[in-house]
Amino acid sequence: MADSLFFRIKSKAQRLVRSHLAKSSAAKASAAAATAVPVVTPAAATSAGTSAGVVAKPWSPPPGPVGWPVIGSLHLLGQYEVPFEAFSELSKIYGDIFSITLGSTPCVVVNSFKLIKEVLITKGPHFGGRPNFIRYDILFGGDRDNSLALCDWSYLQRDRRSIARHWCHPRVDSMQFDTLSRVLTSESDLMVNELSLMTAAAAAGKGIDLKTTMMTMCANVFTHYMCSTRFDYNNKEFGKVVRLFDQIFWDINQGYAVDFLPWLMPVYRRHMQQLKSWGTDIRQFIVKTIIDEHRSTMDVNNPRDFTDVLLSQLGNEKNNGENVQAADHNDNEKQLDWNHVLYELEDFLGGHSAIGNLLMRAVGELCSSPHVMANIQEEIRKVTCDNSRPVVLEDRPSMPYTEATILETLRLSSSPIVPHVAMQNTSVAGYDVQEGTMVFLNNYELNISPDYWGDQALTFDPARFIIQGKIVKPEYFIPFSTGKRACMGYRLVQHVSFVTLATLLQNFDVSASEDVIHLPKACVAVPPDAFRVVLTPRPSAPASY
Ligand code: HEM
Repeated sequence: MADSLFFRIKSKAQRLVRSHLAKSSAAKASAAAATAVPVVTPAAATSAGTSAGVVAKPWSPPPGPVGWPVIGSLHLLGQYEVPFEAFSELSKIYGDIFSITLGSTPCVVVNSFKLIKEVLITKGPHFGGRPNFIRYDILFGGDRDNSLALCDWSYLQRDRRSIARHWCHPRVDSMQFDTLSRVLTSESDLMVNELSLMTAAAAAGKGIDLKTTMMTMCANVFTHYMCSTRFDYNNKEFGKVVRLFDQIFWDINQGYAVDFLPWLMPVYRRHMQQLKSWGTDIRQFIVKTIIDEHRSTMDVNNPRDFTDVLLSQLGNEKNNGENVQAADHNDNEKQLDWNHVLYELEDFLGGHSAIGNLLMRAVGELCSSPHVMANIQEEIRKVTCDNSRPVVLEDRPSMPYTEATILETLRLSSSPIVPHVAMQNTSVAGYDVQEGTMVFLNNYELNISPDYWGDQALTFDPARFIIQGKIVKPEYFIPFSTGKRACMGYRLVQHVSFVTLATLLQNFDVSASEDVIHLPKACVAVPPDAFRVVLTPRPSAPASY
């Protein structure tokens, strides 16, 4: 989901930073104090945790570059295509953990698997916060705590996660799994029909807009599975909402200087207004087409789907966050207010964007690795008795190569783990980390470093995940993170992407319609107006189901 963050200083913002630096020498002096890596005196350290009368251990933060006034070390990151490359380079100088100040925000970057585990697991409760970016508030109705992925940890968050568990992690013998399987079969069939029409209408060798169709398919899987509702491919309103979700997903995967330099906000005013209206339009659509209908027909004791389950948690309409906190010690008394229900549904429905984008990346990789596509198609042929039937969700365990292709796409796309924030004074690797410090977990290093993956680390090779015909994932491969804030949608990602990719390749060969397909580094998202793809129908594909 929802799941990453970068900051490239855009040129307009860069100019503003420069002029701000040039103009304001007074600001420089005061900002210098604000941007320096926190140096806490022994006296402050005493108040931060040691008992009176005991000689305080000197505060000892991780080493790191000294930031400039106002911008801190943002300029170091601007030199690379993605900031995680800068983090990997800086780790060669400062080690597996280092401090860096971005704007005036104290940050720590953790580079090795051992230390990433310390942050996410051993000290998970200390690092349950999220960055306080204004952009996040704007996206989520003025309060980022409305969002499951961008809120700080709380009992409410624990409850929201637990309510969704059965739907996000459907067990093989559960009603949810059966529903998902059925939905995937029917939605992938409809996608193939749609793509066949588009391909027939396209001039020979010309690419089609695969992304829009695949995003619509994924969105329908989610609304069908979670809300028992689906929308036609020619439904313009739905098409617009799918596009808005995708634009938000792309935006959330970008980073902006304003995240760390909030005084740049005037430059971004129009963009922020746009983000706000995108979110509002999506929520209005969800209320109008899904929630209103569910509320008028639901039976609280007999929920039909995830939407009913969420609505059945709705307490008194006047219920607010405080009630939820008060009820949190009794698991039977979870109660959500209207906003919690609406935003939780929006968050989960929005998960389709992450999957659609991941699938586009997989297709992009396959266009330049036709032998991988041929291997998948051979696996499909064997499992479906010479393509005499469509691929179904239940085939997943018998198709390790297809599964491995998705893992390899996840590895190379290397979606960054959303930064965590220390919610208390704590330590990592013996270094002190102050409450409020933002922590970047460099899983880009874990995903592409030859130290972990050997000389061919940058080659797209699904076979690296297969040993003796079985999927084997190294423990340092954590595309969905780990610990109490790990991704809630990872099983849905595995299930939905498996059936969609296999169905696509059972029915079509994919190839590029342009010379070079550019897949952004360290980011699952591809731009909303993505590369076009040539689909060639396969003669051996099964008839429509
Ligand atoms: C390509 C697909 C996806 C990738 C690579 C991905 C990855 C991630 C990562 C790295 C995190 C941050 C974990 C952390 O901070 O430690 C995350 C959080 C989250 N993801 Fe995903 N995700 C994907 C798809 C989904 C989908 C489909 C859903 C929902 C259906 C989803 C729901 C969430 C939620 C709710 C969180 C926040 C959990 C929390 O903070 O408590 N994700 N995801």
